[in-house]
Amino acid sequence: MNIEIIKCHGSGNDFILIDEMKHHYSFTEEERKKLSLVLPNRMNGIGSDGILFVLPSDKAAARMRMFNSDGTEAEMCGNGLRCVARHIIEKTGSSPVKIETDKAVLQVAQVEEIYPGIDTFSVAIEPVSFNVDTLPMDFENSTAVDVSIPELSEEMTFTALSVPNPHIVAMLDSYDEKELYAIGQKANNLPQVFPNGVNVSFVKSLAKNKIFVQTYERGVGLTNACGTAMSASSLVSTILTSNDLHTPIVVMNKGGLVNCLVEKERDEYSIQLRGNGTYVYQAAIEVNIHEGTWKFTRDPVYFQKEIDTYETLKDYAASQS
Ligand SMILES: N[C@@H](CCC[C@H](N)C(=O)O)C(=O)O
Repeated sequence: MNIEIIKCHGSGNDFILIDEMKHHYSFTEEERKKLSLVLPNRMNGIGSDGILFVLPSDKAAARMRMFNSDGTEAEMCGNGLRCVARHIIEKTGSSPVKIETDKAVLQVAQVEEIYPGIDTFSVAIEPVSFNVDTLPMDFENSTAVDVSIPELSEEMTFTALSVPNPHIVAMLDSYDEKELYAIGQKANNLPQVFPNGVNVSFVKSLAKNKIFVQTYERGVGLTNACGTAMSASSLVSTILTSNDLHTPIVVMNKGGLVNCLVEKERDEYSIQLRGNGTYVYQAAIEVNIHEGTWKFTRDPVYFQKEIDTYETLKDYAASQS
């Protein structure tokens, strides 16, 4: 099977985007899972954190389905949605537009640059809930805000929320990446507490309305950045620290930076995630899904100018974190 791909990233969280609106590949569910195991593999695949399948929708301009590199499908992907937003905005020439995701139809738009020269996309992160049943998480109360989860850590406290994929967030003064990895693995091997797994984030306050977030992603492991996790962490930081609602929070990460605007109306939270949707290259590949093999049939054509511009943002982010 010959497939057209776009390699892209949001804050260094990288994806293979496959446009099924333009090309009618008619993948079966088994094939989507298999492709997500083969192509993202960093040893002998193309290498990415997952695949973004862009499909037609009868409710919106397009539909996004996101598969992690372990072949599981996620309810939502914030960094991926920015890449899909760019793709659909360029394709339709319209902004804002709506994109259907697993749990909601979400507004996306091209907005003011977060950094000079970086085309910036804003995506709605909704619905948001602190009810533990929405993760799901087995816990004694209906919410788990700044609580101890002894199976994960004796010292840290965590806040659980869905946006709408499941997250737990720990606010810390400092941490060791190995600890995040170990706790992330534990949390994703604890079906009695997190039957569907969970994304685990460690957050450091850098200044007022400025945080650093790193995430162990369910279905992937440690990534450069996770958009839904940075959104969830920004919200948690408005509850547990003095960060502001209705004001952009700058979120630094290993792959760059984004802004998150946390809004609250009555008792409902919503978040806008703003950041890059950078294309790395476009190519065509031949995949034998059943044998798990692939090769380029058209060599990658790199988007060198935007790759280089993104490096300037990344250097700036590294100097600030
Ligand atoms: N990296 C993504 C989230 C991808 C899904 C996540 N690993 C999950 O399984 O929930 C993002 O940018 O939000």
